[in-house]
Amino acid sequence: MLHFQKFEKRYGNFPALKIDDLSIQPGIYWIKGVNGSGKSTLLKSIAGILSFQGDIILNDNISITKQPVAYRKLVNFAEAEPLFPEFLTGMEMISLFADAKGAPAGQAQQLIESMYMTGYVDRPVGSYSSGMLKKLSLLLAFLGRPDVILLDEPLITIDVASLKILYTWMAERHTQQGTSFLLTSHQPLDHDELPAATELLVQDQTLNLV
Ligand SMILES: Nc1ncnc2c1ncn2[C@@H]1O[C@H](COP(=O)(O)OP(=O)(O)OP(=O)(O)O)[C@@H](O)[C@H]1O
Repeated sequence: MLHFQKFEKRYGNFPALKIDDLSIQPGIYWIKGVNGSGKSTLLKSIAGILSFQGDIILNDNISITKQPVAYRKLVNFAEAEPLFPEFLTGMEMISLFADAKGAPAGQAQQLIESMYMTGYVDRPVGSYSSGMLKKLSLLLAFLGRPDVILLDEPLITIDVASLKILYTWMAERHTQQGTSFLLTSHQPLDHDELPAATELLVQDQTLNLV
């Protein structure tokens, strides 16, 4: 699914993360690591938000450096602490992302209703609570037909009922479309709700299969 080739991310002189040669097969992955170990750096790099040395190849032939448009269409990302332009409504954000990701007709509406967001989706994002913002960012990550969905700390901020819905979305996408997930969490995952997740550990400035 993802192949890291001589990957290296530095912040100035600080070597944050180095992955020489590693392949990750399709699946659901729980990325663990202490604060500051590099989990967000890893997800932002895979999402194409951060620049880095080396390359990341999706599905054996789509390079993030050589085919960035095709790559980004297939890799979606929800940030740990999302920030959106405050003057846009949730619906305007959803329409933008649905367009960019080639979402099938009706998909956005189905997700809005499923996450019980109908009541506020037409309000400006600046008026949202942190949980409402988080749900919007999670919904955006499910638009289109990505091969990989990256979720940075998806369990924080959202209430128990919404978390259950998120687990259902993940299980459905994984079983019906073979979508892979990489998610970070300091909290344990609920294995009753989620298909088995393989653990990955970010430690000593690199990524290890546990
Ligand atoms: N923009 C930046 N400039 C400089 N250093 C950074 C920057 N972003 C992250 N770092 C450093 O890179 C390292 C990894 O940070 P990162 O945010 O990826 O860790 P994390 O594992 O996600 O942490 P947490 O569990 O606390 O969210 C840390 O040492 C951090 O200080």
